[in-house]
Amino acid sequence: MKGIKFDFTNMFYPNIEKGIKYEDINGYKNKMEKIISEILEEEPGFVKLLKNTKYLDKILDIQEWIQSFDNFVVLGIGGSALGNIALQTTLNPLNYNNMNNRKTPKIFIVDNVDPDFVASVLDQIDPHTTLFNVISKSGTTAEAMSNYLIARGIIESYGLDPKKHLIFTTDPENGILRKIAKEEGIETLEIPPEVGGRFSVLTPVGLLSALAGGIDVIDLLNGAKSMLEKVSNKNIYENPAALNALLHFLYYKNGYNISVMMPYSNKLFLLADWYRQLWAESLGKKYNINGEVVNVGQTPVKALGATDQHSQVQLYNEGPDDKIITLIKLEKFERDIKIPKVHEEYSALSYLGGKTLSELLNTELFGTEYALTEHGKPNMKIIFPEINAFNVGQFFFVYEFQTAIMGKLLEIDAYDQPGVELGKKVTYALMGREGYEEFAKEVKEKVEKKEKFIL
Ligand SMILES: O=P(O)(O)OC[C@H]1O[C@H](O)[C@H](O)[C@@H](O)[C@@H]1O
Repeated sequence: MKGIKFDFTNMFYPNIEKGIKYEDINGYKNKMEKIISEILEEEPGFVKLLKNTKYLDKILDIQEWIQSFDNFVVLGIGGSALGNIALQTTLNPLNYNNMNNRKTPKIFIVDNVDPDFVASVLDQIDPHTTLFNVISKSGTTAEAMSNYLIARGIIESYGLDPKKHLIFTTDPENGILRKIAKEEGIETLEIPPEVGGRFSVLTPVGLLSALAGGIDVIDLLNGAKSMLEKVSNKNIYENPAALNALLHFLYYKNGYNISVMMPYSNKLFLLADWYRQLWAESLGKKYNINGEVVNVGQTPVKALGATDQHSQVQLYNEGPDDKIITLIKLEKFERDIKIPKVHEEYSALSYLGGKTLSELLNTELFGTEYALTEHGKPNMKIIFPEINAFNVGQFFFVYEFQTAIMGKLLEIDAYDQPGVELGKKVTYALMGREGYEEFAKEVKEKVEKKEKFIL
């Protein structure tokens, strides 16, 4: 069977002591059937986009142009960067780290306004041979916009034509980027308006830099489409998104407030970073759909195997019963390294000699899985037979769908993020944005009045 697999064995009783029972799941059969039907009927943007080839066609049209550059620099943050980073580190890691003899541009993703970080990227690129892809759904985000202004300033200071070194990815109608693009004729790709940032990896947001880096975007989308078929199954025991969402929900109700994602593969590690935004912003909500205060959410945490066995697993095994751990196993690594046999006097090391690193890593994964289960901690496993665009596309989509289901189970709106607004507003006010003068005053006064405690 092609694609990724889900192993839920250690989520269930009696395999783990405090495990969810099949009866618990059975009790939700009808409800889950209804939820799946509802989502398929509502067809949220991230589902709908798989049926529309226009976004893919558009980027394929400009493939030659974007690949003619030496450097491709994404300027975006949150949903306008995390999917891109996950794609590059997973499917194009050597290029992303600038280590290979490339035929495609080097990809940089600038998702912060840390001046040391931004400067270090700028140090590495020659503006003459660089294309900057400014990505912002809203076209207002301070980080993306300030980095855009910096890039633009550099382009202009070199006497280069902005049209030849900029491409925008933004809303089809709204936002300042769209306005600039219209006025100046800058090439611009559309983010479907009904697709929120954290669900947009399979739109031009993620696809363009993926294509620039030589990733098979068609296979990526094929993976997502095959997963759509799988998660459309109304039988919860055959639907990984539904079963996973329900298990997370039932554990959450029992006090399991944390969801750890722990890939045993450096290449797959930053999929967990993408997942963190998806799970956190979609499900962490103060109000439910009826306007009642509920303060729900499950904290997503990322960990790397085997590295974090030596940092986090003590807590996972013996700490509070508040975590569900999703291990990610890679069956076939692209490369492997054999551990040399040792001189017989070092008998304590002889068990390693002749084995491979992948064997060791996956045995460690098994060890963690076994230990977690013995300690009664719910854990599951996603298995990647290998890393390819199809499997990664499946991964993105199954989690998007699972998040939509979890949103329904929690009875919240999984597609908004009102909780991020206040911090943004303060930044606007204190950075002197027009219209925020009164608010700036209010903030300053409030802070001044505070009883200080600084050591
Ligand atoms: O794509 P943008 O509109 O620039 O948004 C980038 C990010 O900004 C916000 O803070 C939201 O919380 C994120 O969900 C979003 O992905």
